[in-house]
Amino acid sequence: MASKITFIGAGNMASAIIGGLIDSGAAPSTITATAPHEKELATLAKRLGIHTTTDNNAAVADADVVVLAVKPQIMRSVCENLRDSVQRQQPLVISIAAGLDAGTIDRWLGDHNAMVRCMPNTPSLVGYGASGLYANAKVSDAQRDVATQLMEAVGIVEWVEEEVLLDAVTAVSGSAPAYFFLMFEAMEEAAVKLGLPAATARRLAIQTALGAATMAQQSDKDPATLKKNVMSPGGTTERAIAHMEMAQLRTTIADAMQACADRAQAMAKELNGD
Ligand SMILES: NC(=O)C1=CN([C@@H]2O[C@H](COP(=O)(O)OP(=O)(O)OC[C@H]3O[C@@H](n4cnc5c(N)ncnc54)[C@H](O)[C@@H]3O)[C@@H](O)[C@H]2O)C=CC1
Ligand SMILES: O=C(O)[C@@H]1CCC=N1
Repeated sequence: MASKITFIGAGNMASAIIGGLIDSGAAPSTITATAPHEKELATLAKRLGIHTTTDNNAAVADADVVVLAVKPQIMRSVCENLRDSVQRQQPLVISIAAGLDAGTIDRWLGDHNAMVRCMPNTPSLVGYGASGLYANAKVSDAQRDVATQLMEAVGIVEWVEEEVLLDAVTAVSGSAPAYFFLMFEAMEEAAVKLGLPAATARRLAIQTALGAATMAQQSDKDPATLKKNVMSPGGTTERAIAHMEMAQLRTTIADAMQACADRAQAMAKELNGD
């Protein structure tokens, strides 16, 4: 994609997207990232060959797309400081912050901006990202396409037409890599108790997740059927799954995802006010 893209913030999520973009063929010279300290930027510039600067306003001055990738708690001060540059340049603004309404960010940036809210996830770094996107009324079809192309460079994209649904996206994909990492931790610990070396257990668990995900993605069978196909009657898997069901694993997952979405709502209330 030829657009000039500026990332305000160069942390975990921004560097995951930038790394994925470059791997997918984006020219490093079209990408700029900012952060308050040279040290963080120098590492990124060296690793990825992109432009970097500690001056947010300079980075926005010739950008077609500005990705806001700072923590939600500092978004207001960052946006208010960028207001004049954004109003002058009129880029497509994409916020990846959890729990901050497009309308609030638009207001902090001086109103009338073309705003996309995006909920990405860190597997964007390896091209397996999953992003939910929402556009405000100022976003043109061409800008929607730009946002789609940007995030499809690092994974899959799903648009939602109601902004509140981004909280559900946060629960099912934004935060969800951590759920699977927890599963890997737990499986490794349990396998070590069963006698396997930790490294062997980790390798087997991760490969199994990769295999299961790939099968689920490629198969025309639903996950329940794929699960049933592993469960020989009276066999080992049946016993393991029965234990998980008895321990209310589904309820735990539903409650955790509800807590995640609730937290996004609460952050919105805490941070969106005047
Ligand atoms: N980490 C994740 O898995 C996900 C994070 N997000 C969202 O992405 C955003 C960033 O999160 P992370 O990358 O995890 O945080 P992080 O703490 O790794 O990165 C924040 C970046 O902002 C920079 N920064 C701080 N003050 C700044 C300023 N005044 N101007 C420019 N840059 C400044 C920091 O130096 C750092 O590079 C958050 O809003 C979060 O809600 C969304 C989806 C997933
Ligand atoms: O935990 C968080 O708040 C961010 C948003 C989604 C993933 N990480």
